[in-house]
Amino acid sequence: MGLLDSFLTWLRSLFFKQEMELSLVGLQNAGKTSLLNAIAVSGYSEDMIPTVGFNMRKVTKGNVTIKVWDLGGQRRFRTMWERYCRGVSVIVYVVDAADRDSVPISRSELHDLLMKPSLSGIPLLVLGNKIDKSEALSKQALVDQLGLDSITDKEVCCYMISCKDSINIDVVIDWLIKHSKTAT
Ligand SMILES: Nc1nc2c(ncn2[C@@H]2O[C@H](COP(=O)(O)OP(=O)(O)OP(=O)(O)O)[C@@H](O)[C@H]2O)c(=O)[nH]1
Ligand SMILES: [Mg+2]
Repeated sequence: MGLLDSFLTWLRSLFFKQEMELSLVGLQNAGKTSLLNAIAVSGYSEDMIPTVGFNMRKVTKGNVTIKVWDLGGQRRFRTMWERYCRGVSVIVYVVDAADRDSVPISRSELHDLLMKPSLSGIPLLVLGNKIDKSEALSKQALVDQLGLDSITDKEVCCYMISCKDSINIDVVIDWLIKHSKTAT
């Protein structure tokens, strides 16, 4: 891209809407739909219905429109994950950091997904959710147990969040906005 092109892209980004598409993946009960609610309406509910298949929702933050694919985490839906992750700007992988027994399964599902050639190079945001619970793992423990250091073919970032207490949701939104692209 020439200097003029870069300059025009930058100028466009100042005035025009940005857009992005992302997929929320992770095991059942991790808090994916809760995260979507926290981002979209700053809402939280204990009474969640497990996602059957997937939901799609568009969320606007500032001048960025985010199309979110919220995927079901139960085993029977996991084979769909790859299809809905292809071509997205970022993949958001949600983990219940307080459910220590589920972390090894979460790790193997994450690495199975990332092995797919169609997803190489897509930035990954890993979120350790439910840090309002005392039994939640620390960030370092989660990074280690998920084997995130072994992922070297893409940008990887990890934050610890609570959808319930709205901890670090703003940091997640900032990260997402930084990874949006200008609509053409
Ligand atoms: N304590 C606590 N509970 C949470 C938090 N986030 C979500 N939950 C609860 O976890 C349960 C599952 O949340 P969901 O958002 O439905 O999880 P999901 O990942 O969408 O699950 P599937 O759709 O089945 O894949 C619900 O009872 C939520 O209220 C959190 O930050 N803290
Ligand atoms: Mg759900």
